[in-house]
Amino acid sequence: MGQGWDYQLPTTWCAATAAKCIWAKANLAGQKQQSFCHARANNMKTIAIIEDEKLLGNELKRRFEREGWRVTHSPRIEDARRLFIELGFAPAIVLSDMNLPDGNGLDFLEEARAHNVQSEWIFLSGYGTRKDIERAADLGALDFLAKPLDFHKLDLTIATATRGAQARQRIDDTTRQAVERFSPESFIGPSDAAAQVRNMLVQLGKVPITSILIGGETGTGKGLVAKILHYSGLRKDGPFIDLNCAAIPKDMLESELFGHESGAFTGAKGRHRGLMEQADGGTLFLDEIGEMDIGLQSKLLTSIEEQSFRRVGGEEKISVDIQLVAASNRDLRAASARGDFRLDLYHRISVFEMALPALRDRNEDIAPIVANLISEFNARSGKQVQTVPEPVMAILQSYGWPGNVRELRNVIERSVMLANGPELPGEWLGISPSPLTPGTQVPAMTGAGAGATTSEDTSPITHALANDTKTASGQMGDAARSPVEPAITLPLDGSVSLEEMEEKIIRKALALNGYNVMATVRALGTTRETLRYRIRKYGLEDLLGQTG
Ligand SMILES: Nc1ncnc2c1ncn2[C@@H]1O[C@H](COP(=O)(O)OP(=O)(O)OP(=O)(O)O)[C@@H](O)[C@H]1O
Repeated sequence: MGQGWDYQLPTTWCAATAAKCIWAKANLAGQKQQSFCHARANNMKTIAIIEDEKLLGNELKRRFEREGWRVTHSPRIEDARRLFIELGFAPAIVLSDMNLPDGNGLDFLEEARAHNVQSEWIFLSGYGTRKDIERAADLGALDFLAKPLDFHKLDLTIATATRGAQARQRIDDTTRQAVERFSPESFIGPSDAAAQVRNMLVQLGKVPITSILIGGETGTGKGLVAKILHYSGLRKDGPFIDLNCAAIPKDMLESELFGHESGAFTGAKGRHRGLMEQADGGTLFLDEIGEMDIGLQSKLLTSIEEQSFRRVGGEEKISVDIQLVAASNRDLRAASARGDFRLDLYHRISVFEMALPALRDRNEDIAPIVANLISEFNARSGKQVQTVPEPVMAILQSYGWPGNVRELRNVIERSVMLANGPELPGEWLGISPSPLTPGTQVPAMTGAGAGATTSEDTSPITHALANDTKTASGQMGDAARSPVEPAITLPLDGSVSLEEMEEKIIRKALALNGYNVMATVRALGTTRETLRYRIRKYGLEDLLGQTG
């Protein structure tokens, strides 16, 4: 029996590609496998039985095969070891006896886990001590079923295991896609500055880092770099959790980050796991960290240093293992010098610091980024844009891009969506060819649909906004006297992206409210933090100097 372990593979399964792969490899006794892509890819309805009791093993095998499972049956650990570890077979579910002729099932589970075998593991045992059960649970086994088997209970456990395996498969697939998508190469650009960013990302991907600070203007790719750091680094199999500190009201940020216990504050109904806890084993990306309240900064510092924290209203210390990636488009060193940001936190998070270059400082990157964006939007829209005419590229390359790659992305998206042939049309760019400095107001868009108001505008958005702004101006005495037309037209024909709409709304609302931030906050029904963040995001700070 010990020699011909491959006889265990059932004939029904041998016809399948996955089994052929294993079968072929099995006959190359002792040779290391090259690839088990098929076995790994087709494992959703696969079950491995490790059971030396012949009658029970055969009965289980027949039962699962009748239900369409692909089944392997190994009477000894040695056989299972070959399948799982040497041949890289990863079944969805393992049904294993505890006491096998050549060893203990628990020891084998431990060995398999060390080789990254993630199958749902169910033990079958005539007897199991409390210690065994605890060890099985620690090793991530799903259940412990007593012999003689209750088949109804077995079916229920298999159903649970299947759901667990499917969920794990979905996570694995998503992670695999993200790992492919967010490699250092996805930070595009042949410029030296972009190459330096990629080199740094490659280096950082090889070492365990606890914290890193990414700087750079809005739209330069800080979010992209955070994902690359996670998905090309040592923690890629852990969670990636992100939080924009400017988008959450200050009084909610603490509980969002650290979680809370039931009744910790009015409205805290149940226990809430914060983002810190959710990021355990992975990366926590804190965007716009400069917007965090100074009091909360101190709690964050302690939690990073101690890798532990308490939920709001909680006593228990919760330990976590987190890599912190922080980003800000403010100069945090200067903010620390002014006392607006904690210096000790700045030092802690800037162990590694990356400053992303503005797009206008790396003109040679524009063409390849445009090419990449065109192929992305071609694929999405079914358009076939193949070339960018010289005059169009000249405009793209001479513009100042205050919103950096994000702004370029929006411009290309709009142009591809409205293209009618193989050339990228120039009429929808909506940008001035003259270089702009950051914060300079981008000229109004030109062309149909770019903010042109028609007398017969039936867009529900137009009317809704017109009504809102009228109400707002009714509340604000100054705004009511504003010469600014209290309505805005937003074409819904794809010519204006959602972000551009948002920018237009904010511009208009600021103008209507005499460039008063609090009045605009009330008119838009938002928070000061959110509005301030968006003003910076769209480079509208200069507008605040104006008077109504
Ligand atoms: N070098 C690059 N190559 C390809 N795409 C890029 C590059 N830099 C940025 N992008 C893309 O530009 C868009 C904006 O980038 P991202 O959101 O990461 O900017 P950000 O610096 O985080 O902006 P903000 O400060 O406003 O949050 C994203 O779609 C991102 O994938």
